[in-house]
Amino acid sequence: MPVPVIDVLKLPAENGKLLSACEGLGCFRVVNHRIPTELQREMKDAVRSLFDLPDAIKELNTDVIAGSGYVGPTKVNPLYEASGLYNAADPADVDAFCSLLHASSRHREIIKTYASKLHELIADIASKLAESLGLGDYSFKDWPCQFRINKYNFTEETVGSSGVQLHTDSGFLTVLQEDESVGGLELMDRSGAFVAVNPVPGSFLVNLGDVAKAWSNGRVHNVKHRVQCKQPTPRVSIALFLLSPKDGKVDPPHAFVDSSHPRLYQTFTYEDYRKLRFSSGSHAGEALDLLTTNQAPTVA
Ligand SMILES: O=C(O)CCC(=O)C(=O)O
Ligand SMILES: [Fe+2]
Repeated sequence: MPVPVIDVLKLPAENGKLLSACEGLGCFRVVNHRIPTELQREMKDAVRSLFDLPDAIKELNTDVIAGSGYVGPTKVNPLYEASGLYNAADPADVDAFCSLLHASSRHREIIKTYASKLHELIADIASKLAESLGLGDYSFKDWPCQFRINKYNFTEETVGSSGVQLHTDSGFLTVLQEDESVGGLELMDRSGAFVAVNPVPGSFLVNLGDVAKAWSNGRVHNVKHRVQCKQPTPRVSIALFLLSPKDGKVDPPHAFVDSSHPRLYQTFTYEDYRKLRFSSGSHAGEALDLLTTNQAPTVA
C-alpha cells in the first residue's frame, strides 16, 4: 500500500482521503504545506552540525521528560542517537536548547524559525484531522510539541541491521522531515507487512500515535514503524511530536462516544502512559490494551 499523499491546499474538499489515510495506514505524506524547501535544507545542515559536536557537549542536553534530551547509542539501538527539546511551541525551550549546544547565531535563527513554523504546521494538520472526523474548530495550539533530531550512524558494516526498533509513537501526531536521500523507514500495514517508505524531498511524513488512537476512541490507527539500515550512509531525520492535551489528560471528545461507539479506553495522562510503556516494555502500542475500559484502572 503506497503512502497516501495529502495536498493541504485541497482540504477540506479531500477530507475523505485524509480520514481514510488516518483510519487505514495511520500515515500520510503532506505536500503544499507552505514550509520553504530552503528552510528544510538549512535546518538539515544545522542538525548535522549539532550531531558533530563532541559527546560532552551533546550530553549537556538532559531530559525534561523521558527521551526529550540527548540519547546516545544503546544496546537495543546501537546505531541511533537523538537529541531534542520538550516543547517546540515554547520559544524559551528552543532558546535554551540552542544555548546549551552553543548554536551559532545563524543556526539559532534557523532552528527558531523552523520550530515555530513546524509547530504551526503540526497544529494545523491536527485541526484538519479533527475536522475530517467531524470536529470543526478544534485547536491543538496549546498541546506540548516535542522536537527531536535523529541520526543513524550507518556504515558498510551495518547494512542489513536495525536503525531503530519497531515502535509506535506514543503521542498524538508526528511530523517527520525525512533524510532527503537515505531511506530505511518501514511502516507496518494493517496486514502486518512492512512497507518501505521512499523519501520525497520537500514533503513531510505524518504518522499517528497511541494518544490519537485513544483520543479518537479507536477510530484512527497508530502505525507501527521501524528504521532499517539499507545504505552505508549516515541518515538524519527531524521530528515534531504533538503529544497530548496541555493538562496531559487523554479523553475522547463527546462526539466520538455514543451507544454504538462505547468508550474504549480509560482516561489517562500522557505522563502515566509513558511510564506504563516503559515499565511494561511495550513500545509498539500494546500498553494501550492495558487501559481499555473493561479492566481495573492501571494508572491513576
Ligand atoms: O527517522 C525516521 O525516519 C523515523 C524516526 C522515528 O520513528 C521517531 O523519531 O519516532
Ligand atoms: Fe517513530
